[in-house]
Amino acid sequence: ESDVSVDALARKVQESLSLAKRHKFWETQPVGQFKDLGDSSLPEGPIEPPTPLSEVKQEPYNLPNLYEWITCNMDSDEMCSEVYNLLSNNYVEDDENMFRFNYSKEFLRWALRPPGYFKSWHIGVRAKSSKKLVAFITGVPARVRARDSVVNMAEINFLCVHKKLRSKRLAPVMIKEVTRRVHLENIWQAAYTAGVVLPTPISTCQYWHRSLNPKKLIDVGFSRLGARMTMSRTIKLYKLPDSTATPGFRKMEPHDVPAVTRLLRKYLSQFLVAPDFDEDDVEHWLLPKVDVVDSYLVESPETHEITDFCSFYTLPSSILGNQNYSTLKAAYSYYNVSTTTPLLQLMNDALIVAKQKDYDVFNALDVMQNESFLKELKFGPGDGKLHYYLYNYRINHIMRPSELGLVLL
Ligand SMILES: CCCCCCCCCCCCCC(=O)SCCNC(=O)CCNC(=O)[C@H](O)C(C)(C)COP(=O)(O)OP(=O)(O)OC[C@H]1O[C@@H](n2cnc3c(N)ncnc32)[C@H](O)[C@@H]1OP(=O)(O)O
Ligand SMILES: CNCCCN(C)c1ncc(F)c(N2CC(C(=O)NCc3cnc4ccccn34)C2)n1
Repeated sequence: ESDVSVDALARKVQESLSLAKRHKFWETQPVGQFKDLGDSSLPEGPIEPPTPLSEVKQEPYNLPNLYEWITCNMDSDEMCSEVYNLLSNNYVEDDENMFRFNYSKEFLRWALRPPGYFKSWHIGVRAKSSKKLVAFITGVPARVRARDSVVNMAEINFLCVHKKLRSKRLAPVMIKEVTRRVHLENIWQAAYTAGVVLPTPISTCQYWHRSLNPKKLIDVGFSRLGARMTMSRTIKLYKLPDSTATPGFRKMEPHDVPAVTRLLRKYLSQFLVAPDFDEDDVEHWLLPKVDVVDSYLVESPETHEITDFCSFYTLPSSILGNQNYSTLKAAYSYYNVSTTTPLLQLMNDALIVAKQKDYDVFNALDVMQNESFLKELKFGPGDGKLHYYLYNYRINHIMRPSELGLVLL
């Protein structure tokens, strides 16, 4: 327990240092600034007004001489492979560099081509000589409700600079270029998440992990054997039934889209920030896709009404430097709605299905009503915090995770 408090203390120091830190780029941006924290006289909503489209910078920002912008056409298998390889070798790692996210090609195609997407928002940087992709940043359009206002936003993700090009202030150029291209489509707000503290989070969420394959997780260093626990006792602790418990629990199918949309819209209306999904969005984001996204619902055997819904996305991690395993198969809780089946039972069925599909771990953020099941279903708190941000939109209230209804990939 003592080392947990030391870790927690170290993180607190780190976070307060980051509040003191100079943010030479972020101080120039229309985002909540640390110095404004607590100044509730500032009005909620857009920080800067839109610019007339004729005044938006028409040409791309300057890159260092050896590099050039490219628009990444994710329909092209070759380009998609280049993006996959850049991320697979250079994207987010944990603090101890034991794992690195390994988003699959199919996942990237899904994540980057939702209804109304813009190819021009899939931005790469190539080295002119080697033609190698060395940096990437993306945006996808999303309608996001903040309190009572539905705002057309860009969801920004997959910001990545090759390890060999770090700390050269390339990230601010990537961010300014994606901002410029979003502005050209007359969109002035954005939503994004990051594991790092920047000016200024609207909420800070905690990751929780539910072991499904505890032996592998301990072997690769993701988890540690609990004090006074043996391996066989640990395996027994996390054992799950072979089949789900809820009558009428089944995979979501195309004909369920209208009912799931109604259920989800009603459920998400209770949160301060949440997506404003329509049927096209639900069809794209929630219809099952093998090894990308899984969705289940409860159809009442008596009334055939759809009463509950749960979903998770597939995001494996490369295991860096373990002899026996190269990949950690992880499921991430996505959107869940319970109106009849207790959320605890619904999520236990999600765990059972994930175990049946050979996932090693089931991750969940403490957003929405997730706190109500995390401890009871034997999730443990992770070391990763996820900070949520809005660009050019002030919310005068640091939101509790339970007020957040938005999950980014
Ligand atoms: C209206 C439309 C608006 C659209 C845009 C909305 C904003 C979108 C914002 C992006 C949302 C991304 C969402 C995701 O994808 S979060 C995932 C981010 N990716 C990774 O963590 C992958 C591994 N790391 C890397 O590839 C690099 O370290 C990156 C590229 C992250 C930074 O490269 P590098 O390490 O070589 O640094 P630099 O010298 O170039 O630049 C240093 C400056 O960059 C600021 N920095 C560092 N990390 C991040 C970060 N994760 N978000 C925003 N800013 C970040 C940093 O505070 C400093 O600025 P300041 O502190 O001095 O001011
Ligand atoms: C910009 N999109 C945000 C979502 C990206 N996502 C999923 C993410 N962002 C920050 C995190 F802190 C995080 N965590 C999941 C928890 C976890 O599993 N930690 C151990 C671990 C296993 N593999 C990796 C790879 C990278 C980092 C930690 N890893 C922590 N997830």
